[in-house]
Amino acid sequence: MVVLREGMCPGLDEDLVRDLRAADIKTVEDVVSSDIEELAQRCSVSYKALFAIRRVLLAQHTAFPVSGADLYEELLSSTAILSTGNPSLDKLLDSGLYTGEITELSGGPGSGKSQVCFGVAVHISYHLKQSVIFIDTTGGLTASRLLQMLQAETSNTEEQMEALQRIHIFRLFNIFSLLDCLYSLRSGGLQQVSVGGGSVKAVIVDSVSAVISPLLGGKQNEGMSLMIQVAGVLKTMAKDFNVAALVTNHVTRSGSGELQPGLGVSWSHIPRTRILLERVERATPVSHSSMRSATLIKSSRQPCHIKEEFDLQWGSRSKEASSGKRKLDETDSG
Ligand SMILES: Nc1ncnc2c1ncn2[C@@H]1O[C@H](COP(=O)(O)OP(=O)(O)OP(=O)(O)O)[C@@H](O)[C@H]1O
Repeated sequence: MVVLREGMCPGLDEDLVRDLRAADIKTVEDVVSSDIEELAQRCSVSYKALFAIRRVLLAQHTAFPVSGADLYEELLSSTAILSTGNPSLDKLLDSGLYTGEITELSGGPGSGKSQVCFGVAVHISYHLKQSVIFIDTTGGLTASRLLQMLQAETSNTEEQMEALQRIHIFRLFNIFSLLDCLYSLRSGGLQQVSVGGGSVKAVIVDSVSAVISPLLGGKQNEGMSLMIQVAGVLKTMAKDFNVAALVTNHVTRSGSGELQPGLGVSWSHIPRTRILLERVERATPVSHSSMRSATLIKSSRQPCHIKEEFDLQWGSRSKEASSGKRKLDETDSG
């Protein structure tokens, strides 16, 4: 409920606010729902002036309904699907990462979360020619690994350098720096990064749990509130700037011994899609040490618990990606 104040809009001066109060009109809602003609007579003000005030108050303080059709059209025009470059993950994600949404990769140590994130960054920068923000909170990102992945895609050093230029890396190791970084990206930093390169299409945070989980549990209430702030700024950034947010999370074991993503129930509502990565244990473990399984554990598009296997080795993954069907129409991503 917004209380009427002098100067809220042109024409709403001290005298009029007093007269309206005397007529029991104290809030914006009161003005909007009153009979303007009758109110104009009671307050001895012109109908035209009161009508103009009501129109401005309506524009500034109320939500306008939009039709479902308009909303759907806006969604179609603003949403892009970014292939991860990994056909197995694209299959689980129903073609790739959706802009405007948060997607989560969870898994235990060594399950390949970071390797997958590097691969996604390389694919978006090299194949889609778009910029990526990579927020590294574990210190796991190295330029040499990115270059190694790019070398598997192209032998042209100029193209490799151009792709590296489009990956913007922030290294930070606590939640306050993460929040600072996300707020500054949301308040204009994303557009600045886009200048000179492709527009930013993805923000990757590897790992979000590394900076949040130390603050949860025990008697610390602050941790939960900071986690919700991270979630809020990531969500609004994804929506307002039409970027895909990809975050990584650690895992815990449930009471029945099942692996589940960390950060608890409150966080579980934040990502729209969640994928669990695990090592594939085989009879000949050495030759298959880079095999991973990905299980869809939350999705609004696909049935949950579908599972795909893939190889973390980037060279073989690249060949697989280039020979397989491309799910992303690259021209759509701009
Ligand atoms: N250069 C490389 N080429 C191929 N595979 C690699 C390379 N470096 C690491 N790996 C594979 O990736 C695995 C580690 O994956 P990654 O660091 O992505 O795990 P993670 O899930 O991020 O783990 P953590 O939670 O501990 O950070 C290694 O066990 C190895 O199998």
